Amino acid sequence: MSASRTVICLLRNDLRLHDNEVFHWAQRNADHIIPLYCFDPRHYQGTYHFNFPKTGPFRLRFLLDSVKDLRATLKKRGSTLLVRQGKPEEVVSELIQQLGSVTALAFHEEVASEEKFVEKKLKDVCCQNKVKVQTFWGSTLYHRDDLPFSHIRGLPDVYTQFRKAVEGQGRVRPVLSTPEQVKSLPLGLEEGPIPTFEGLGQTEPVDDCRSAFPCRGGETEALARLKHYFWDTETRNGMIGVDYSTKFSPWLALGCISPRYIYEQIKKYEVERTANQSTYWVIFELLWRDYFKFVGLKYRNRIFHMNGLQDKHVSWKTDMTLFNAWKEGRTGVPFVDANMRELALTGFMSNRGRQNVASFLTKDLGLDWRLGAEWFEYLLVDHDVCSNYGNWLYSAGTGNDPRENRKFNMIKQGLDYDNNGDYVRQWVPELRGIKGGDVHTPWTLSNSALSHAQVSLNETYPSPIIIAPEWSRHINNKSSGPPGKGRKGSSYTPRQHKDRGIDFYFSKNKGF
Ligand SMILES: Cc1cc2nc3c(=O)[nH]c(=O)nc-3n(C[C@H](O)[C@H](O)[C@H](O)COP(=O)(O)OP(=O)(O)OC[C@H]3O[C@@H](n4cnc5c(N)ncnc54)[C@H](O)[C@@H]3O)c2cc1C
Ligand SMILES: Nc1ncnc2c1ncn2[C@@H]1O[C@H](COP(=O)(O)OP(=O)(O)OP(=O)(O)O)[C@@H](O)[C@H]1O
Repeated sequence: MSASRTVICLLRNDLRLHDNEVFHWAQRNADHIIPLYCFDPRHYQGTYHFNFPKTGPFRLRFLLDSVKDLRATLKKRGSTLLVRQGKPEEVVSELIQQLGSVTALAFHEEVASEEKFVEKKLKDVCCQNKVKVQTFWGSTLYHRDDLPFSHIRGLPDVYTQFRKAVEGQGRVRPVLSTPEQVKSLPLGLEEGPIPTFEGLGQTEPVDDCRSAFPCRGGETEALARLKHYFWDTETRNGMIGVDYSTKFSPWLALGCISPRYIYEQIKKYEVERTANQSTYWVIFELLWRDYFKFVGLKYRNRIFHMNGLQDKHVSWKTDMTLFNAWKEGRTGVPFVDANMRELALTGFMSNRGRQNVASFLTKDLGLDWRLGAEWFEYLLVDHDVCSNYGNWLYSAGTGNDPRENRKFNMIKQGLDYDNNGDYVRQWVPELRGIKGGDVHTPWTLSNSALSHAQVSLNETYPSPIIIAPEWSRHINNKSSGPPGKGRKGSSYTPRQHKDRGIDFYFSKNKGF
């Protein structure tokens, strides 16, 4: 009789059972499966340049939930999730020693150099112990091997070209089946405790009832959110509340939900209900996510470099007084401050907000974009290395933006997307007494209006640290246009592509 085959399935940013090729492969090639998750101490140190905590409390809570949920799911299917605190390469090495015989290690590949470094170490350990290494690509909608370019070097530097190429010539692979029962663990393994906040040197965050992302981590919650968003709800507009956008990003970042599964559900919705621009919209956005991952594959560490993909030399500042005002939401520009406070208090910020605060940091304050990227890396519940750095590069004008010097006008943006000022008042309570859109420009109000609103500039709320010249166009004419529309339903317009900073609109209208 041949010896039993044991496969370690190392889970990383793929904390799900559905559409997971690691499990799918192991089910076919093992007698025993060891699902393993490692809390890698390197993830709880400082960010690279500015030493902010690398994983903040919101993402940690989401991760702990996701790990607990995967363990519970696996238990229902005859297995469990081994959890260890330690470097994956060391944990895997210990497991191999402990078990005496492991046939293979399977995991999903990542993109960035820190993760690649771990992969290299894992391969070394397996090579020394004659353990096979089986890797997969599984984080994107379109598989890396199905891209219509002969080499990743051929990836276009403009999103629209990428999108058209994959939509025209690519294919989305079908979702892999979910195992009813997962092959059992070998005997004698401790499943290991799931660490606590304290054990990882952190404090559990306090819930904020204003949060636009009050959701918990894990595959179960992700699938429930998808069902709710597609099948049970009509999307609302604006920047307040949970349903103005899908909110899939935190689950996608940890792999609790598969983009192919989302795609499959969209196609089902289109058949059973209706196909419209809103359903396409979600695919369009998922393709941005794909794009930034492939940009990461193409440009490797250049996505982290100050001069970006274009090696563009900009004399970025690192003035910490300006940066601190930005990060703490006390720049005196209410739309920026509201967004930055939302991020600090909830770990989430809308895409609209992210584009604006990034533009403000880089274009208005002239600060090093990596300050912003690392601050986001710390706080975002949905931090995804390629999406975060790719979007920051884009905002800083050193990435994949085909337009030169795109700069957002904070006042116009505030009035377009928070016309009545409700969003600002929600997050900047000092300004609650100011009615309507005036809340975007408190410094332009008369002393009597300010005193009536109980606002004292520089005492209860700061004067703006900067006033960009182009803002004046919108200060005396506060009704700059209709408020931004939601993305579901018939209110969709091409303008929304522009709103998202997406070159689709320009490609159609401005000749890019
Ligand atoms: C400076 C900056 C930093 C960002 N950092 C991150 C990050 O770390 N992680 C992250 O997932 N997204 C990031 N984004 C993209 C975007 O803001 C979020 O994906 C989106 O706000 C998440 O909300 P949602 O899931 O409701 O998105 P929806 O609008 O409902 O979109 C559906 C999905 O498409 C993907 N998506 C949408 N827009 C983008 C985009 N511009 N780039 C990449 N993917 C996109 C996301 O996976 C998202 O969940 C960043 C954007 C900016 C401008
Ligand atoms: N998963 C990740 N998350 C965040 N940053 C990452 C990740 N993987 C790699 N990096 C970043 O990649 C960079 C390492 O690349 P590289 O060695 O080319 O830069 P460097 O030479 O160290 O840069 P510098 O000259 O600015 O110090 C670092 O900025 C590191 O933080």
